[in-house]
Amino acid sequence: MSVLEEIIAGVRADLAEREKALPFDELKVLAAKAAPPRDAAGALRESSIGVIAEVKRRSPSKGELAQIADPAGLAKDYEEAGARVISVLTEQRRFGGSLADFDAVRAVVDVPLLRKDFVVSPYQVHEARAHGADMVLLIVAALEQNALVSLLDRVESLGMAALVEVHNAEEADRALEAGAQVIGINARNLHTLEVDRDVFGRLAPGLPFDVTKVAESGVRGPGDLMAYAGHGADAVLVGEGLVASGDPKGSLIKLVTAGSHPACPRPSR
Ligand SMILES: O=P(O)(O)OC[C@@H](O)[C@@H](O)c1c[nH]c2ccccc12
Repeated sequence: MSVLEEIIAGVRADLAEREKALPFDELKVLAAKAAPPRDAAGALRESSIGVIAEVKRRSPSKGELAQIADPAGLAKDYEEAGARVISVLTEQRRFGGSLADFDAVRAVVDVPLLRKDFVVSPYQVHEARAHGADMVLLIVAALEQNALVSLLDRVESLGMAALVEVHNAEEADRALEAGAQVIGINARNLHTLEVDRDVFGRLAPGLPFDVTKVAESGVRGPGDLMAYAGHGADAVLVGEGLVASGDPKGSLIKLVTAGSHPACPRPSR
């Protein structure tokens, strides 16, 4: 089993437990009652490159990244530092995240929130909405094409946006065919877990100009953000570079400041 398959097997097992505790029909009612979604896609389409700041405790490649005793406090710092969107990992086994983390963050910030998980079932989409998510990650490599299409439709029918993650040209074609409006190009190969920061520069020019382009993973500081901006990124998604820096708020302020500096290339729409 690849790392991705292993993670998804765990996700499915945990999902089965939650489905037992709360039937899908009841969950749908909760999702319908949630406060209306915020415009996450719009927040990523401003005139300067934006930052999606991630609440990330651990990762399969690096293990423990940071002790995050207070995810809400961290998210508040992110919001004050100028994050356009905040991403909260909810996968438990490998990333140490949870829906409890998501709820804690939702309770204290107003910026749009991305539920970052391995979404393979409609249940998880309604669950995201019920917890106040505005955006949901869909990983092309984890989904058959018909599942990708139907999950994307479901995310949008609930008024949320989908961040559709790709790693190569074939996946990018599948994302476009499914109708993705926001595409995340992940520099981390999900099979080898290695980061190749050149993937964005290779794939982004092949995407339609009106698709919102997010560079994911491996942003260590302003230099990497500027490089991604030079290749037309609308936003960067940053986890480790913030949480493991010792000063997440200060590190994010540096990124946001670099992104709005006149010398930083603007999104190419
Ligand atoms: O910590 P980094 O290198 O800044 O990466 C953040 C983000 O891209 C990464 O957490 C990520 C991208 N796609 C994912 C899918 C599932 C879990 C995590 C991810």
